[in-house]
Amino acid sequence: MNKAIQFPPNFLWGSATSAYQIEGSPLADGAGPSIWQRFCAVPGNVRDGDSGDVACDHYNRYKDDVALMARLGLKAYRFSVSWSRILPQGRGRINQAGLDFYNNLIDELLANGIEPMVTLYHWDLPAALDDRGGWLNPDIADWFADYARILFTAFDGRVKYWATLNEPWVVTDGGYMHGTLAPGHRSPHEAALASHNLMRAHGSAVKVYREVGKHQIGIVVNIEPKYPASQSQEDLDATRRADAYMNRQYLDPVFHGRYPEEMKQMFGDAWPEWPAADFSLIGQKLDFVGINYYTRAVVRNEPTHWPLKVMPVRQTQATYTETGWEVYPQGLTDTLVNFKRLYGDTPLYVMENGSAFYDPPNADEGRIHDPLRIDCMRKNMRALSDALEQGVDVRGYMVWSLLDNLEWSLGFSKRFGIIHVNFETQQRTLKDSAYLYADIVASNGACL
Ligand SMILES: OC[C@@H]1[C@@H](O)[C@H](O)[C@@H](O)c2nc(CNc3ccccc3)cn21
Repeated sequence: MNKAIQFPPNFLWGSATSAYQIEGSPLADGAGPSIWQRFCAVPGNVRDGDSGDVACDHYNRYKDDVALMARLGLKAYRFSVSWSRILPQGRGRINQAGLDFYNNLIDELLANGIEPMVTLYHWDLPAALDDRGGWLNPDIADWFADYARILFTAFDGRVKYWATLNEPWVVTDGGYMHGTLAPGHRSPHEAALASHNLMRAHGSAVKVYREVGKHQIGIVVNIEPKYPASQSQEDLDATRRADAYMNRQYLDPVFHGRYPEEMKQMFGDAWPEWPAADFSLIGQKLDFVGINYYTRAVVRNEPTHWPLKVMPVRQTQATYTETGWEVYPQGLTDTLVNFKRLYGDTPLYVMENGSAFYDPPNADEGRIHDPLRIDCMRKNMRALSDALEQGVDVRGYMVWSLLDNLEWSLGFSKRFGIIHVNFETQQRTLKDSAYLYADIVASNGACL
């Protein structure tokens, strides 16, 4: 019999989404195009030719969606702001209608007792800035800081939690290293430059927040713990390289003022020497760190795979999700405990955790049974509780995702929502996992 689970009082239970994945109407009311608008328009980039043109139509249905959050009893809602709704050209003229949308969303959340948690950047760079080099242009740190200042000024009285970036690793690895995500570049040199400019932009926004903000600001990183396929020195070294590239590359400069030494070893002349002043900017104190956890990786040495020279090893006795990720709840505990060991006691929020499984509507019952997602949720909750018991200061959990939505280049083919969306009719239907999550929130985990 599992021991009872007890989460701290005031633990912040919520859900997470992002602008381009749910809003639709990307050009409404004066908004400018983003790089995802462009990326989706190129045949072959996104499965089935899907795009964020309509998505969950949240731009028009946000009041109904907030009502669903209230029905689930959520305490918080993590969403991102579309930069090009606020600044259609990425800088310069402010589009008041864009600010109005998010003002209204924030007011609706607060009217329902739900804490807004705002991500400044969740991958949808204004296309006009990409035309000026985007994350490859060092000026973007100032462009981002100017954008951030507009939002802080407009919303900080009501928004208590701000995150600068969502997952700089994915932006870099997908957008600049492998070209699988917008803007679709494939260059290790560009990847290194984009990654560093992302972190400079993060620091520039934190600097502005310290001038004008009254609440809390942090960064959200995806952590995928790496485990060696064997205890051979080659595999142990490969594990360190993989961990440096995906995980420590972003937290080391924030907390230790330097990049992992493995980065220069792996990338060679594609990894420049960065100015020392940049690390003062990047390393400013944060009020929290958001952790996105989905899966782990077991890795072995693979000399032919430059620059990491790493190969993941599929686990035979494991459950895999529709996105090919191993269900490994112990990895969540390990991730949170390792953060404390490596970086100290900065408060943490699990800002994304969830799973994509095939869970079609059950026509005769009007219910949507998602037993695999429920099993995954239960196991991850226990893993989270284990980390708390080991003294990790975790203060909240946002399930990914509130709604089935656009899974980037996988289109609508992968469903992470605890609420099903019929993309033809826009009908929302609570999955069984939504009912479980409502119970978890209401009982602060005691129902598990
Ligand atoms: O894939 C599910 C979500 C995605 O919809 C979110 O927008 C994004 O923040 C997100 N990050 C991860 C974890 N990181 C990751 C790892 C490899 C490829 C892509 C994302 C999963 N997810």
